[in-house]
Amino acid sequence: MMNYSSRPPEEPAVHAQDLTVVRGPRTVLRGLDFTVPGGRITGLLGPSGCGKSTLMRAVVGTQAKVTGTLDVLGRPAGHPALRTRIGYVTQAPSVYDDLTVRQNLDYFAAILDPGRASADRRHEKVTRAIADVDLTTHADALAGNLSGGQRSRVSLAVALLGTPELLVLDEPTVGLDPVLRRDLWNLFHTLAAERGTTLLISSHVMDEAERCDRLLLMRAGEILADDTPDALRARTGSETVEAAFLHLVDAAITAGRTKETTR
Ligand SMILES: Nc1ncnc2c1ncn2[C@@H]1O[C@H](COP(=O)(O)OP(=O)(O)OP(=O)(O)O)[C@@H](O)[C@H]1O
Repeated sequence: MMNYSSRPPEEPAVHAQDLTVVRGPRTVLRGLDFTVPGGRITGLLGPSGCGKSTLMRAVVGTQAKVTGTLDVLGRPAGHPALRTRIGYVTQAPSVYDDLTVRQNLDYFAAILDPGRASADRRHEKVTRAIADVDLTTHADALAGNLSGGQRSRVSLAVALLGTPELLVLDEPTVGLDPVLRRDLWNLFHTLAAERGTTLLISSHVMDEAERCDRLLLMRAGEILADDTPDALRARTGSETVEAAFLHLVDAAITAGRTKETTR
């Protein structure tokens, strides 16, 4: 088994303390404390609008008005040295419709690793990334003729090109059929186990939570739980992570009401 990560495994890949983000007139993330362990899959789960994408944007350094501490791979989030070490796939696939799958990847590979001397290495990386996302049979198809799920896999392949240490994926399985979802989750586990990649993956599908090593459960800009799926189920006496999440939401609502009445 190969480990491409240069950090010691015990060091968290992401460490946040009192992380706060303001977007427009609203405080979207409120004083969050959490860690994302290195070389593992951490799921970021919570209802639509709770702040998952905002948290991911803060981690990859594209979010304005971030306060508190946010360290990523041992550097402050957004540090220029992190650019080549992080892969980020947004919800909207960023591919060129008038290029084939392979041409899209060739283009991004040439930006990452330019020059004639690295042509063979680029070809190898592109072929591997296309195979990783199971698009080998579509390598010569125009991206504009692919389905939504296939286009988002092209985006994922682009993110894999640089062998990132941290992969941040915003709802990567939306719109995929169950077989593809399973295959992608297998790929995520292989990346963590064999390449030492840290993955932070958002979803609002609770059954995907069961596939993660660790979970950050969010609601309304706050973190309700930062734990393993097993520990969450055990401490809430629930059979599923979904039931555990609902238990924690009810507890948070009750605590909020108690706070209001004792003011
Ligand atoms: N550009 C913006 N200006 C102001 N508020 C914003 C902006 N973008 C998002 N928001 C608000 O920030 C909050 C968090 O949004 P975010 O996209 O992070 O949520 P999310 O959990 O990723 O949602 P989804 O699962 O639907 O993608 C939402 O209430 C949203 O209305």
